[in-house]
Amino acid sequence: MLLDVAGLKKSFGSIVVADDLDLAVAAHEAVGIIGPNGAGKTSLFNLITGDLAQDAGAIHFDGRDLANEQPQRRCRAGLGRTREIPQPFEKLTVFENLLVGAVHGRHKTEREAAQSCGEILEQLDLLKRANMLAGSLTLLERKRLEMARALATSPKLLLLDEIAGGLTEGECAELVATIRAIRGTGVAILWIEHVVHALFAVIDRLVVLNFGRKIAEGAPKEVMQRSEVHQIYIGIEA
Ligand SMILES: Nc1ncnc2c1ncn2[C@@H]1O[C@H](COP(=O)(O)OP(=O)(O)OP(=O)(O)O)[C@@H](O)[C@H]1O
Repeated sequence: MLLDVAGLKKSFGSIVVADDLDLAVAAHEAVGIIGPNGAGKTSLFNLITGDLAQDAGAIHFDGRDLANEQPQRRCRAGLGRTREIPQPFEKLTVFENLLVGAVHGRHKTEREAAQSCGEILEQLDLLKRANMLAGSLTLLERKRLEMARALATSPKLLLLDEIAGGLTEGECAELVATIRAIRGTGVAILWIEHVVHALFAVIDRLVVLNFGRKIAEGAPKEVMQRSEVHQIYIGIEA
């Protein structure tokens, strides 16, 4: 397995965000995560990337035990992530934003970084925006930039956190096409998303979290039909 999370535990006082959680993602696989607000989805990403320290359990990535690895070393090991609210350097250009990721996230030379960043901008349809300030982008472009910055660190696994939220149907379809293309290059994907139809257009497997617990896992459509999942998702599009 590329990512192997076993017996993960994390609480904030009485709030349990990871309750003996097991989760695995194989190389090249695309796995979706859904769950109600507060289920612990973003906390799980923070635990995987090292932004949060676990109380117990183990996280292995690409054969490495991440227990004592700082977030930057986890990034260099091949863990890329996007955040629910895009956080670009607003006063840098789109291109400069990527360079920062490539140079600091991956220790590339500026020359190597410049070439790969150009390719990523093209792949994410941002080349025409390369010299614009990140702060001037539309929401869809900001989401694309968020993915581009993560890709600039050459991830083996890309963690996407609610990347489709707030987009129009047409924009969402464009984003899905882009994520499928990224996956086509061999990058594994772990994607938290409330926009279920977007998720289902990409993923192989679905995991459902509630109160930090995994309550269901398996083939996406089959999982959505289980009564315990249905109960949680009444009122949310399937
Ligand atoms: N640093 C923290 N300190 C205290 N409580 C926290 C912290 N981070 C998250 N929480 C709490 O943990 C719970 C889970 O939060 P988390 O953001 O992981 O949920 P989520 O499933 O991603 O929710 P959403 O779908 O709304 O993004 C929430 O009740 C949240 O308030």
